[in-house]
Amino acid sequence: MLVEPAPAKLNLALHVRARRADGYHALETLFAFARDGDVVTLAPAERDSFTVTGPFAAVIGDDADNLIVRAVTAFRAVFGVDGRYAIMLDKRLPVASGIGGGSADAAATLRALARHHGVAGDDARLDAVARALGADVPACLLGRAALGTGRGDDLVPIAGLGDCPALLVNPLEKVSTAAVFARWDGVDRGAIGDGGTLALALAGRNDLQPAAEAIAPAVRDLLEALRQQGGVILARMSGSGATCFALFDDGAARDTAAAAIAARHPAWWQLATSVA
Ligand SMILES: C[C@@](CO)(OP(=O)(O)O)[C@H](O)COP(=O)(O)OP(=O)(O)OC[C@H]1O[C@@H](n2ccc(N)nc2=O)[C@H](O)[C@@H]1O
Ligand SMILES: Nc1ncnc2c1ncn2[C@@H]1O[C@H](COP(=O)(O)OP(=O)(O)O)[C@@H](O)[C@H]1O
Repeated sequence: MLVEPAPAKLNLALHVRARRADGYHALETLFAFARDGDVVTLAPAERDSFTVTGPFAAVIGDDADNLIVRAVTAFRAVFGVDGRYAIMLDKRLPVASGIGGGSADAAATLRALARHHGVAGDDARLDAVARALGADVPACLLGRAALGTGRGDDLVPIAGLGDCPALLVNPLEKVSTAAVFARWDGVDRGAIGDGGTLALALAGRNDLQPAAEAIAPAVRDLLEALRQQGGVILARMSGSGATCFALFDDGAARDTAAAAIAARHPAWWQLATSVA
């Protein structure tokens, strides 16, 4: 049995540079990964099965559209294997929330299948499968801090944040990635540039925030609530939203912030974690 973590993805900065002819957008983004997230468990079996447990199981169901099932189908086709697998997903991350839960699950599935079938992690075919599943899947497959360009799937590893304490908060309003990109105002506000990861993040932006706020107005209150906390280094929305994150000086400041926000907004989802 293979147990594969599917950690939450964060966009420390997300600069949208241009609309492309293929319906996608040219991005520059700083990817980083939390210590926590979903968990995918895969075991060889007589026949395929897929079950979902965890707090957000009911939101996605276990149908064939799931990115995990699509990852298995694509892996079999590309690598010419005929295995059958019992797959379990512990769905802990909110769905359609800008922290790449589906992408992380697909990437974790590909990692587990690669391990099981002796495929090297840097096999170019694995990256090709990941790209075909979604723009964020290659970053989740790499699973470490990286600069993403193109659709976000051309990756260069960068220094990580070394377990920086972080709090992720989501108002539990689902936000469609395509809908947010469609509302982007078309203004190129400039590149990410060169420098250390944290300095670049601090100088950076999330260009999708105004579009996400138009769809999920709670994002504004949420960012405000995070920025008011003590010991905050950076507070920003991730991806197309609506999850926002804050990075903290230390774990105690993060835990104090988590308690304060939970008391004021008990309906919001939270994850107290750290960013690698
Ligand atoms: C915005 C980001 C930032 O990391 O994250 P999320 O908010 O999804 O977590 C990603 O670019 C999302 O990647 P992902 O969720 O894999 O996107 P896909 O399934 O490939 O595409 C969904 C839709 O998003 C839009 N899209 C996505 C990526 C991109 N570079 N340009 C786009 O315009 C397109 O409308 C596309 O049809
Ligand atoms: N394993 C999965 N987990 C979450 N969402 C999934 C999964 N498989 C397919 N989806 C679909 O992918 C969409 C995007 O979900 P998700 O990856 O959580 O969000 P985001 O792209 O905003 O980070 C959802 O609307 C959902 O229907």
